[in-house]
Amino acid sequence: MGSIIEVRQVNKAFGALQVINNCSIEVAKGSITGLIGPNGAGKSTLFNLIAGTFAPDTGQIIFDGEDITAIPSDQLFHRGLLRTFQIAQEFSHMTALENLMMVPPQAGESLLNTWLRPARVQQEEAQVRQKAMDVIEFIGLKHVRNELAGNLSGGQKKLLELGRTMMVDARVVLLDEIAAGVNRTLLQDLIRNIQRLNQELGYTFLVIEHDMDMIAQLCDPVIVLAQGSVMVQGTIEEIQQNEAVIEAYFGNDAH
Ligand SMILES: Nc1ncnc2c1ncn2[C@@H]1O[C@H](COP(=O)(O)OP(=O)(O)OP(=O)(O)O)[C@@H](O)[C@H]1O
Repeated sequence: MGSIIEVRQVNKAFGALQVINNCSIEVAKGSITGLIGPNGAGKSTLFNLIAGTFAPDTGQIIFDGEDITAIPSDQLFHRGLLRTFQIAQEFSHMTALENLMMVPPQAGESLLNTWLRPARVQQEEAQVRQKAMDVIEFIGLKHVRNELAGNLSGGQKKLLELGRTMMVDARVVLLDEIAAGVNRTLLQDLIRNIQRLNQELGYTFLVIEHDMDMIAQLCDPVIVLAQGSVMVQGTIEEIQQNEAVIEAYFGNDAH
């Protein structure tokens, strides 16, 4: 299986703090790869570098064979490389279905187009609505489609965030601690949906997660980041038995 994401010898410092330290990782196409590590290891920073929120100081980031180093996140989004975002304040006053419909359309939309061809726009809007309906059904939120997003439970909001990635036909999705604050039942729905997106639609996932149950259920391989570089990579069983990981990750708690 080839790599869809390659991080090659990337460095990133914030002032004097070297947060990402000559880091290289590969994410195999079609995998659900876990990214774990102690607090402050640089996991979120690495996500921000891959997703184009920050540019690395040195090194390269490759997406499906193309150099995407420092390409801004909105452009990557339209190429199908995206991260989930929490439902923002302003979107919490819209319904679940409207939230899906608000995802920026794929390339080709322009104001001039909208003005010149209203019939076409109407048709496109109908298509977007239909797609949003399909997505909301897929993620199991059809029964709350007309609820305001702000009134959904924590887990339902996460499902909706995942649903938004389907509106743009994502290829790689970065999930940053999606299990946080989600109850156990909805967590299983979330895990099942991630697996379905992976198996049925071919999504690749890179998952930052502190919830080890979720990592164990979902991810293979798992990459352990410590002090901004890869400490070890392997199956969850290999990681859990690795002495250096136990020391770095769990510290004295493991003994
Ligand atoms: N924009 C920034 N400016 C300055 N320092 C930053 C910035 N973003 C992150 N850092 C610092 O970089 C280090 C790594 O942070 P990062 O959030 O990437 O770690 P993490 O592994 O995701 O941690 P956690 O598991 O606690 O979320 C921390 O010391 C953090 O304070």
